[in-house]
Amino acid sequence: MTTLELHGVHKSYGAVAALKGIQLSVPRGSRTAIVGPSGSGKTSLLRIIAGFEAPDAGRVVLQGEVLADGSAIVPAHRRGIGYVPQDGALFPHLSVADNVGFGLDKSAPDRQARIDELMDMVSLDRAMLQRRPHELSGGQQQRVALARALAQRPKLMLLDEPFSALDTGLRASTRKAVAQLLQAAGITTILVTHDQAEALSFADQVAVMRAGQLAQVGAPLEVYLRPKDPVTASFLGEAVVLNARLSQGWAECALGRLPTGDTLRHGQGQILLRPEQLNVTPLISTPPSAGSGAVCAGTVVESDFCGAVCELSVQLDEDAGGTLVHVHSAGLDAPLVGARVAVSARGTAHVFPAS
Ligand SMILES: Nc1ncnc2c1ncn2[C@@H]1O[C@H](COP(=O)(O)OP(=O)(O)OP(=O)(O)O)[C@@H](O)[C@H]1O
Repeated sequence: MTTLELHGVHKSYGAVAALKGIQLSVPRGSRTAIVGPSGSGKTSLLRIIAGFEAPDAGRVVLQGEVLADGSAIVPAHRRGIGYVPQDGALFPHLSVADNVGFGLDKSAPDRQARIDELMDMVSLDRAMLQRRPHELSGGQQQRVALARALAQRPKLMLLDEPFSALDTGLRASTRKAVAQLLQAAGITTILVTHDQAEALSFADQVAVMRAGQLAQVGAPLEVYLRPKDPVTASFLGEAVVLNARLSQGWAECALGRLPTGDTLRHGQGQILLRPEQLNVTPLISTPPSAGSGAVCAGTVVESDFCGAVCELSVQLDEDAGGTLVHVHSAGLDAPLVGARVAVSARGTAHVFPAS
């Protein structure tokens, strides 16, 4: 069942068309990530869903209730939508307890019990209730902001880059914890982020935005492994895009012959491999023999050591087309720049739809 539906949402700021006919369904209880580069329209869309702005045209429907139909809108405070901004926007002069309980009835007999329950939900120690926001870590502040938004028992939760101010480790653990608690509470959530790894890890539906339009919407694995075009592929992670001759479910490309699983396409096309599908091994003397499958020889021209992983650029030999491919190798025993290597591919190549 769908919680939120967007139909043909348009928004312009003067001459800038920020949103151009957005169409999106967000299933009840799901987590959707809207991901896209800076300026692609993510925040504009979130603000229209929240009710902070009206669309120029299009409809926003939440659980069957029309919240916006062009410029006729239900005000933000009557939408039943929770909103957690980038910086948490806690009230600095209020205690954690008063921040969490901000929207709760001050005279309600169960107010304290509800605040305690919300603290438990976001895994914050109740001993923190009398602290001020500046006495908390960034991750703890974001949890308080989430608890404050949860206090309203929202039909929909909007998260606007809520983890971006946190450092890498805290960011990953906070993201995981927030995803788990929202899932456990069954709260439909939309996360806006420009971080593709965050979108893929957090969501069960990823909507890729580009220049005011949704380029692709699908499950994380679907958009990552089967993107609609090379631009979307590159936005979601490193992409190895190769020209190929397609025939009967196979692709002949610079790396050799690879299965595609697409028996319908024939002739020239473009295929996608992710760097983790490629493997490099030292090439001691003889080049890989013909008939050894998707293997060919090349030279490492660039090496970027990132710890566990080493990102290599390998120039394939001229007889393999001279293409430059990116490969992820284990950081421990990665070949050095100048090393001769055999590059092999595993798994299925994705064939981009003909444009
Ligand atoms: N209030 C405004 N007035 C004029 N132009 C605006 C306004 N808000 C957004 N825009 C423009 O609309 C486009 C989309 O902006 P938006 O903030 O929605 O993008 P975004 O994807 O959220 O970007 P970022 O990741 O940098 O926050 C941009 O070209 C931006 O300059």
